[in-house]
Formats: sequence, structure tokens, C-alpha cells
Amino acid sequence: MLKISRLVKRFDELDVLDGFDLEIPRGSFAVLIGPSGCGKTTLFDLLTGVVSPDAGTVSWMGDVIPDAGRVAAYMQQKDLLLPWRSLMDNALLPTTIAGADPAASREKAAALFQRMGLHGFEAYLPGEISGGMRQRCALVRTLMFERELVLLDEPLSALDAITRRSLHGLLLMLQQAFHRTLLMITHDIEEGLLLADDLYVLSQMPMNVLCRCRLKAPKPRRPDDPELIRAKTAVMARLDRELNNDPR
Ligand SMILES: Nc1ncnc2c1ncn2[C@@H]1O[C@H](COP(=O)(O)OP(=O)(O)OP(=O)(O)O)[C@@H](O)[C@H]1O
Repeated sequence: MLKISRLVKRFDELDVLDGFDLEIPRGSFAVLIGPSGCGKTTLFDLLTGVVSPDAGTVSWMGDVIPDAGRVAAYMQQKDLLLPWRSLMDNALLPTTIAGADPAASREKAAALFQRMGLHGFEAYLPGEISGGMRQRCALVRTLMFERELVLLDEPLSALDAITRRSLHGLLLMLQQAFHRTLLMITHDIEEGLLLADDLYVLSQMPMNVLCRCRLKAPKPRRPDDPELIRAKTAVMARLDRELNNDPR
């Protein structure tokens, strides 16, 4: 389990987090939805060690860790592929940096290219393929990290709706076939409901969990599943109340 306890972060006079708590069971898919500027990326920056908390703890499987940088792989909206390196060489970056056996790493990456539908594109440069293919390559690179926890900061938001839909299956593959624990930020409520075991609705700053929506429908899900329609109405109503400062 990833356990975030009483996390506090202040930027000058800005209280972004003031005792933020979250518990994410191992192997689950958690989704964060909240108003723009509420502190979601700051939370990920704290988890990856980019910024330090003023107070609070993060623990993974019962051990308090300075941050989740050593247990988490991070994937962002921007694929951050190096434009001058082939897709294969981009995917191999984590293992190259870690000094892993090159032949074994290449074999592993080749199998992942196959699973992500990128077989035959290994020698292409990032500029020669579509945005969806770039994100699939970024997913391969994420899996090369061998980290159990995967932090996803709006990984699909730059893509068109059809490409996003096709990548949802790959995100579920990360959870179900690769047994990763996923924590994803998205602004797309429907996307969150299609993927999440637990969807957390967040408040404005200082950011807190307003409500947790537990989804039981088996995956892959359909947007017209009655549970999802009910949940979407509830999530939108809660966000509306938050944005209108309605304390109900
Ligand atoms: N390094 C920093 N220094 C000062 N203020 C910062 C820093 N990082 C973030 N902030 C502020 O913290 C607040 C929360 O920002 P953050 O990017 O975490 O929000 P967010 O929920 O990810 O927003 P969005 O959904 O729009 O991406 C903002 O007011 C932002 O200006």
C-alpha cells in the first residue's frame, strides 16, 4: 500500500497541502480528479522527490520512505522522448542508466514493443510517429523501470478521443497483466470512471479528498454502464459544489 499521511506543503503564503491523507492499496488503480490549480501536480512532485514536504510522511508497504522516487515510475502528458534517439533507444534509457545487461534489456523491450503494438517501429525517431504511438513508447519506457508504483499525470490529455480510448486498454494492462499500482491525475471524469477502482474528488487549495468513489464494475468498462452513469452524476455534482463554495 502507498500511504500518504498528513502531508503539508506551502509555497510562500500559499497552503497547497495542509495535512493531506491518501491510502492506495497495492495493485489498485486510483484516479485523482480536482479543480485546476488545486495541488495535484505538487502532490506528484512531492511523491517523486522533486520538491520536499514541510511535514508529513509517505510510506510504501509499511516502510516510511523520503519520497516514492525509488518505487515509482512517472509518466506525464509530455512523452519526454529524446527526439534524436530511436524508439528502442528511448525505451532502453532507464536500463542503460541503471547499467543493466544490454542484451536482456533489449529482449525485454522488444517483447514490450510487441505488446504495445509498436513492433516494426523500433528504429523510428519520435518525430516520425503519431502522438498515440509516442505515448505507447513512453509506456514501454515506464515498464522498463521495473517500479511497482506508476504515477500518471494526465498521460493521455494531449491525445484525441479515439486514440485515448485505445490507450485505456494499455493502462489497464499495466494494472492487470503487469501488476502495477497506478495513481493517475486526469481532468476527464469519464476516463477516470472507466479506469479507476477508486476515484478521489479533490478540493481546492489546500487540497483534500472531498469524497472517494469506489467503482466495482468489471473492466474493461463501457461508458453507458449504469454504475458509471450514477457515479459521473455524483462526481460532477460534488465538483460543482466545490467550485461554487457550497459546503453541503
Ligand atoms: N514551485 C512552485 N513555486 C511556487 N508555487 C507553486 C510551485 N508549484 C506549484 N505552485 C503553486 O501551487 C498551486 C498548485 O499547483 P499545481 O500545479 O500543483 O496544481 P494542479 O492541481 O496540478 O493544477 P492543474 O490541474 O491546472 O494542472 C498553484 O497555485 C501553483 O501556482
